[in-house]
Amino acid sequence: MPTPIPASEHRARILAALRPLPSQGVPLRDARGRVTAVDHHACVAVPSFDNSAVDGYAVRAADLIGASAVCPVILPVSSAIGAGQAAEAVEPGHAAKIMTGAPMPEGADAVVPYEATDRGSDKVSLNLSPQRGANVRCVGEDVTGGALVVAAGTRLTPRHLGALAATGHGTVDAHREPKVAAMSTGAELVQPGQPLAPAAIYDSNSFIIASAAEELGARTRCVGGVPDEPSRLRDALEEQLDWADVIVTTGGVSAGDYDVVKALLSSHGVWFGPVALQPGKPQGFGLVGRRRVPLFALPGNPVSAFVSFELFVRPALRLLQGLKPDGRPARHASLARALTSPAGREQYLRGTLTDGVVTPLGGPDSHLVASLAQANCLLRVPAMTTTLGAGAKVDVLLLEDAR
Ligand SMILES: Nc1nc2c(c(=O)[nH]1)N[C@H]1C(S)=C(S)[C@@H](COP(=O)(O)OP(=O)(O)OC[C@H]3O[C@@H](n4cnc5c(N)ncnc54)[C@H](O)[C@@H]3O)O[C@H]1N2
Ligand code: MOO
Repeated sequence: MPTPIPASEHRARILAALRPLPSQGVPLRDARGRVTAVDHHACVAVPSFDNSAVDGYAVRAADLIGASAVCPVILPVSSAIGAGQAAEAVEPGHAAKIMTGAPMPEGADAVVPYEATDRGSDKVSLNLSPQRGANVRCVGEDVTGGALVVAAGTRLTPRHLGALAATGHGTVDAHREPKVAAMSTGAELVQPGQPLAPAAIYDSNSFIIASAAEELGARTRCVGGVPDEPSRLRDALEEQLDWADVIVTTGGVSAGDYDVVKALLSSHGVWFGPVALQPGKPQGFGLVGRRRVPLFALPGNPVSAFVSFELFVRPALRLLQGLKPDGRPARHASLARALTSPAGREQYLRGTLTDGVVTPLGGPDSHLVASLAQANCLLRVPAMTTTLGAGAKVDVLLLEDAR
C-alpha cells in the first residue's frame, strides 16, 4: 500500500498540470460570470462631455453675483437643451434651459436648478448666486479615456458589465467557460425519480459535481450511472473526450473487484493513489486522450466526492478560467463539542457555523449525504490532530459563498 500523500501536495500537482483556457471575444450581454483575460480600459472618457447634473438653467456664474430670493436676477432665456441634443452657445447675460445629462453650452459655466427659479420660458428669475462649476458634471470625472476599468482575472458581475458598457465595450475578452463532464460510475446507480430495484441506490454524485461546477461558471454534462464494465466506461469517456475540458468521474477508485475506473485509466496515464484525507482517500488525476483533458477520478461515496471537489476540482476550475486557484473562504471558529479524528488523515466534517461557533453535523462517515444539506461549512481537522476539546479553535471553510 503506497504512503498517502498530503492533500496539499495532490492539489499542487494538479494545478501544476493545468493552464488557463484560451480567451475569446464575448458579447457583453453574454459575459456575466465570465472571467476577463486581459485588462479592459475605457474606450471613452465618462462623462465624455461636460453636462448638467440637474434640470435648470445654464448660466455664467459671473452674471448672477449677488442674486438671492429677495434680490433675484432676471435673464432672457435663449434656448432649451435636452439630453442628447446639441447645445448652442450662451451669450453673456443670457441663460439656457437645460435638462439633466444635456451638454453644457459654450459660454455657460454653472447650472441653477429649477427649484431656485420661477421656471420662466422667455425670461427667468434666478434667486441664487452659483459657484462656477455648480451642478456641472465634468468630462472624465468618473473615468478618463484609456484608464483601467476592469482588470484581467475579474469574474464579471452586473457592476462590471455596467462599467464596461459605459466605457464603450461591446464585447469583452474573456476566458472560455470550462466544459465539465460529470460522470458517475456504478452498476447500483439509478437516476432519481425512477423506481429503486433491490440493492440499487440513487445517483447523487453527478448532481453534486455538475451543479458545483456550474456554480463556478462551467458548462456541464451529466453522465449518470455508467456500468462497471471497462468497455462501457471506455465508450462513455470517449464520447466526452472531444467535448470536455475537464472530466470528473466518481466511484470505482478503491480496492473493489468492480473498480473499473482505476483499472481502465491506470493504463492511460492517470495517477491513482491514496491521499491523507478523510473523506476522500482514494484519488486519481491525469491528462487523458489526444487533447490531454484533465480527468479527476473521485471516490464514490457522495461526501467523499463533495469534499474532493471542494479541495481539488474547485481550485482547478478557477485556474482554468484565469482566476486565482483559491478554495472556499476560511474562518476560525470555536468547536461546540469535543471530537476525535483519525491520525495521519486531514479530516473534513460537515458543520453548522453560527456566531463563530461550529457544531459538527452527523458523523465522519462519507456515505452520510443528507447531512450535507444542513451544513453551511466544512470543519478541518489537521492530519496530526486526533482529539479536540469543546471550545478548541478550528478552521472552517464557508460553503455558502458560491463563487
Ligand atoms: N478494501 C478497501 N475498501 C475500501 C477502501 C479501501 O481503502 N480498501 N476505501 C474506502 C473509501 S475511503 C472510499 S471513499 C470508498 C471509495 O470507493 P470507490 O471510489 O471505489 O467507489 P464505489 O465503490 O463505486 O462506491 C463507494 C460507495 O459510494 C456509493 N456511490 C458510488 N457512486 C455513487 C453515486 N453516484 N451516488 C451515490 N452513491 C454513490 C456506492 O454505492 C458505495 O456505497 O471505498 C472504500 N472501500
Ligand atoms: O476516503 Mo473515504 O472517502 O474516507 O470515505
